[in-house]
Amino acid sequence: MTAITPKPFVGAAPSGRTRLIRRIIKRPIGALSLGFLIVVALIAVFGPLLAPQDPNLASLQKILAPPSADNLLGADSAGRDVFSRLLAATQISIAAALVALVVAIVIGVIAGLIAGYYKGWFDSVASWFTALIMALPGIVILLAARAVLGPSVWLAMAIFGILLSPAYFRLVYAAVSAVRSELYVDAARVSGLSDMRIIGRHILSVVRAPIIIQSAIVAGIAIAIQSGLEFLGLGDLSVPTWGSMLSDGFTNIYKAPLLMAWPSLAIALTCIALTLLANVMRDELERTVVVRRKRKRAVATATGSIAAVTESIGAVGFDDDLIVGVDPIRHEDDAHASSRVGDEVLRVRDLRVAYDKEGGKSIEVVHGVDLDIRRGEVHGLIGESGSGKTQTAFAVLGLLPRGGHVSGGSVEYEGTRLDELGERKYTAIRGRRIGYIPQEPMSNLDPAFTIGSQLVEPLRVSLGLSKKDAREKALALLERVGIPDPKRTFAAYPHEISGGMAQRVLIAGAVSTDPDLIIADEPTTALDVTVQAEVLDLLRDLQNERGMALLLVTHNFGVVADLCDRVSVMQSGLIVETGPVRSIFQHAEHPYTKSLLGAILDEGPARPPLGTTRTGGNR
Ligand SMILES: Nc1ncnc2c1ncn2[C@@H]1O[C@H](COP(=O)(O)OP(=O)(O)OP(=O)(O)O)[C@@H](O)[C@H]1O
Repeated sequence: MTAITPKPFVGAAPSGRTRLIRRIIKRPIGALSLGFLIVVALIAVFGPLLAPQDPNLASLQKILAPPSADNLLGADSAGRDVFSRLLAATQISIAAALVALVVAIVIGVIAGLIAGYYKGWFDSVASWFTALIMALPGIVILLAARAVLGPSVWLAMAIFGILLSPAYFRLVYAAVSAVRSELYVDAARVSGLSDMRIIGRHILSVVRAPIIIQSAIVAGIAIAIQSGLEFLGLGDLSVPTWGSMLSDGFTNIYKAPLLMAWPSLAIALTCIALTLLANVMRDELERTVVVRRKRKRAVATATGSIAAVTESIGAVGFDDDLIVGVDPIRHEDDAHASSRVGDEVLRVRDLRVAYDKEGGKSIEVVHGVDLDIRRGEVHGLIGESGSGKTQTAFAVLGLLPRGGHVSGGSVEYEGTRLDELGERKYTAIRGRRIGYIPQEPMSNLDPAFTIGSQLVEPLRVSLGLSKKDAREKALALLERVGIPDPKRTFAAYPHEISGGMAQRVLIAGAVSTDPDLIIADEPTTALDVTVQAEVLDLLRDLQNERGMALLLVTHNFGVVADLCDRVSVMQSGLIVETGPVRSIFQHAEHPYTKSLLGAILDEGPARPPLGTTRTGGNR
């Protein structure tokens, strides 16, 4: 079976950060710039301790003295040892640049994350402030601040950090807005992760690389600007910095030209090293992303082409004029269906879903759905493309896309009104008691994390398991869902597994908390035909084994016949007929249901009698 052929083992791979550093070091420019910056950082930390003399000790005898054994790099216009001052200045210049960097990152990243993730009023206010700060002339603000607040290098750099923050805000905002609508973020919400965890885990991981690259560039700019201010004599003269040393050297350029060389070299080489390192990091990180995307696209294309064929087999077109009435036709339970199932686990009444449109209008796409899912039953929700199946499922999960909302009706889970619960309580129920299996397995796995970590995290959050227990449970689940080498898959990234394996992983995730209800939204649409059958078998076995209810969204009556106890037929946002599968197959009443069944019987080979199609289970 090609879909579950084991992929090459990635092995106990080093962490992403270690691999990135290794790749940077392999490139001569990367190794050189990183090496130089490490030396600068060491000097910044230990420089003052290594200084042979007090950097502020002036001596009239040594004014502008040339390099000698006593003063390795000579003495400045006040007779202070240039070497000692250079060591002390490195600490202050680097620390001042870090102040600007930290202020810019804290303001820009936090505001960008909140605005990009939650949008709303904060987005409008933050975007307005960003535009305002960007419109301000930075150097004028710094000069004005110096006049008002005094010559403190730290204050100047903190203000400069605020002026730099829009760069981070825009970067993070754009990345978060893009990632926010990814399916794996929705999947993480379904698995019970809080917004904070989703931001920390799935969203920060996406913006981390651009932030690191941007920081290398911004650090260089901060050093240059700070040195420029000091050079202009706007800094605190009592504090040794590269800029103030440069200013002193420039004043005495004719008498002691070497004085300018040392701080110039320090500033120039540090800024160049930061820029080169940023370039190498960008090349390396982008190369990784391109490789991952290529692999992911290759998998998606392989499964997508077959999915397109199965879609065309499963989907049937119908005329709108077949819609009759709002009240669904209800079939009485037969002994077979009612013997297997208990009371209702999910009760949906008059559910309406609407989307906001421009001009304050809204458009309703689900027009009052009633749906009962009983404990332990497999309930099919079938209908043509666009009939509102997914919107109904998402409304139950509380995962309607932006602009969509439940405009009427109620969703009750075990007697609790989900639509009236706050987000926190909803998340807790959704993570533990209701599982979700999505349509596109690949898009629902975060490409930045291994399969193992994506299974372990929800287990730890929802069930409070220790890391070790969660890992063991995840491995056992992978084995249970038929992954041939669980350990290998556990360590693999999503692009390293097939579409069928990805769907098995998501099924493992959905059942991991032993939920009472699983909502599976066309779980086989994106899979190879042979893998579809295996995945359906797996779902049926797990459902039998664990006795959970399953709401199976599909447009394929074959799947309904094979798996479901009861079915609700949906057309144009309404349920038009509902009842036990056997009864509907034998006595479909609604013209739409009849045409759905007719299309299958017309197009496909004759099905064996009901009941003999099942390879397992007790139905
Ligand atoms: N973001 C949206 N804004 C406005 N309308 C939407 C949006 N998403 C879906 N709809 C509309 O809601 C209706 C129902 O869509 P839904 O995705 O539930 O269909 P479906 O039955 O699941 O179809 P499929 O089998 O193709 O997934 C469609 O008419 C669709 O155009």
